[in-house]
Amino acid sequence: MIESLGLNQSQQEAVLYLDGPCLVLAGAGSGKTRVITQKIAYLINQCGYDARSIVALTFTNKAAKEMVERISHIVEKKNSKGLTVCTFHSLGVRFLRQEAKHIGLKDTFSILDAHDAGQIIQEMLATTDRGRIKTVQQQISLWKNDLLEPDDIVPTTPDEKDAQRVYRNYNATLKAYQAVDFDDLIRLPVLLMRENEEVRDRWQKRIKYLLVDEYQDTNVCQYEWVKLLTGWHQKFTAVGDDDQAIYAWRGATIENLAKLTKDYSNLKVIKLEQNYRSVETILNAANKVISNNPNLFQKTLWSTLGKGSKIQIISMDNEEAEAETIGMRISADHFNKKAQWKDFAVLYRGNHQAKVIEQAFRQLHIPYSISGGQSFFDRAEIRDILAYMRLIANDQDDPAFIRAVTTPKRGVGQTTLQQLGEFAASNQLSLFEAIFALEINEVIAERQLKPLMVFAQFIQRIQDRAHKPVHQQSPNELLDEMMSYIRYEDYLYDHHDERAALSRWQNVLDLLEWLKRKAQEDDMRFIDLVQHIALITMLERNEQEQEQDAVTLTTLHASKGLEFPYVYMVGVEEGLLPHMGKEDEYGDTNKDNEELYVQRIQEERRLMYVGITRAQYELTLSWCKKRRRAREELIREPSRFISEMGIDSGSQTIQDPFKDMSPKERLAQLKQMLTGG
Ligand SMILES: Nc1ncnc2c1ncn2[C@@H]1O[C@H](COP(=O)(O)OP(=O)(O)OP(=O)(O)O)[C@@H](O)[C@H]1O
Ligand SMILES: [Mg+2]
Repeated sequence: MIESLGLNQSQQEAVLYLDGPCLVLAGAGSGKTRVITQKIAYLINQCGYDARSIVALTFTNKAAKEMVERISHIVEKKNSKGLTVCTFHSLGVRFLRQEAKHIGLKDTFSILDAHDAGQIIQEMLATTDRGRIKTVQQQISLWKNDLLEPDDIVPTTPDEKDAQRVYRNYNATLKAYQAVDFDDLIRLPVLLMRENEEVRDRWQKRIKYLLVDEYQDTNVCQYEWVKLLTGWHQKFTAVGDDDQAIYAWRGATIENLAKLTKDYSNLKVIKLEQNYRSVETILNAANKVISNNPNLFQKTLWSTLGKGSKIQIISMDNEEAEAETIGMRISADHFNKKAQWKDFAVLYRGNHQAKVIEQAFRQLHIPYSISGGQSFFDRAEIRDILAYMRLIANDQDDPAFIRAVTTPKRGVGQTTLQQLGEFAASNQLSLFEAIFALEINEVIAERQLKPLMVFAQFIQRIQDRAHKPVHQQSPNELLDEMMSYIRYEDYLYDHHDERAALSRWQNVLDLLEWLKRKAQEDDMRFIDLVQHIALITMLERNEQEQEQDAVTLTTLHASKGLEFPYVYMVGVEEGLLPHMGKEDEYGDTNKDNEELYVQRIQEERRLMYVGITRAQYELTLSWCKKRRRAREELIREPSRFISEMGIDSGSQTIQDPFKDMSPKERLAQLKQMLTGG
């Protein structure tokens, strides 16, 4: 029966091993994720595990979705009912919703995104200095991920002392808002499980087997949670690759891999060496690049997919030429190779690189989808509508209240809001509750109070029905009712020119359509939708989830775990990949901190390794001799990683075919080539 699973010897061993904790440590494309899906099938099909007792954790919603898809082919639907495959953060939401009362939260708590959290911190710091706000916010996040509470911190600088003070107040404020931030989604479950035996016991009994993908990118908090969830039975399998650790900047630590071997003396470590994804040239290039990094565990990857064609390196004059050339090549390959659009991916270091590629693709009529980027959910119009939804789900959410009550303005002035805020604070009420307090009349005059009251009553009307099960109350109906009250379209046209209003309104319509579909497909109540969105906004913004035949444009970070027949990596040049700030390129600031600099380059190298190993058959890298940054035009050099790949052995360099042409001429040339003229 095992042969039919399509696994090699070591993979089988990993799947069959159930006597204790198991760690699969292996390079890219060696079938780690496959081990996870097959192990789930094995547990259910052969060992009689109830799917409800199995939990698999992935890094992104997209990866979770893919895993569910793979499992659906190997486990009968009726047997996979109740299986949990999700991200750490999604599991955190489920956990907190169920256990909220133990930590003084209602199950309708709001999940604040980085933007809202930043706003709270801004108020506490009483500054508009973006850099300062960001530094403090990141510091708090790192502390949370390291499981350090305000009392645990011993500040060594005045700045740290200040951050510690903000950290304390920030936590208190979140609690008052009945809100949590992203880091809390894992931190709070850990804190609760540590101190509450009953909760700990219940979850340890519930989860009979735990599987974790991309283990190298877990942080201290996640490590601790896995440990608590699996408790005494220690039934878990973690898979990872230290060479693909790319989230140190978010508190992830590959020491977790080493720590496992220390914490679990009975840990079974299995290595996989065959790569099933990439042809030899690609694999060899990846191996060469990563051999420049020190590593925790020695690995050798080989493949039997044949040598494959040469890796191509294209040097371009500037980023427009880069985008157009790549668009043109993809178009040509799409026809010549009879490939589908979705067989192609364009990977880049930073989201800002996407725009010029998008423009070129639009002109060339190439369908594309952007994932992992900044976006849709960050737009003002989307955040406006979501503020209403958040407030309906949780009327303690003061940030949502303020946004909703002032967008559109309903005759509620700044002074009134201030009075309301002071009253609420001194009576320990939320802004929403304060409106209904008896003594509010003494603070706010009748005429000013009226619009507030009308607003609050509307929220209440919907609120009463938002918790009802879907068969009693359709969330779609509530959404419609909410929208007709807001009159958001009118608001847009009052505040923007026609084109802007139209495009914003279209975004809102897209959001509503997506929400309604989601509600229907997954049987979600209105309040479930609100928490669901918060999660999406966190990891994969803009992931619209439709299966479509389109070229994938994505950051290197978000490409983790994915594979594509044809991969283009753009901007493979010094300064961009490895990414460097201005000070690194021109100053000597890093001399003081050489160790840190070396670590950063190593992380960038792992990012390069992740990028190269996404490719199955063909890989093309491009770099530009000149690139604009802000208003400057910078002269660039090819990335050191290109030479580390060993250029001469199996790769070929091509010059910009449109050199010396104006953008207009280039486009004309492109069109001609495409239409075969
Ligand atoms: N034993 C096998 N036989 C045939 N194909 C396999 C086998 N194991 C894995 N594959 C295929 O190889 C490809 C890579 O597998 P998978 O995505 O599981 O690798 P991975 O180790 O998780 O990679 P990454 O480190 O990039 O996440 C997939 O297309 C998978 O279906
Ligand atoms: Mg994988």
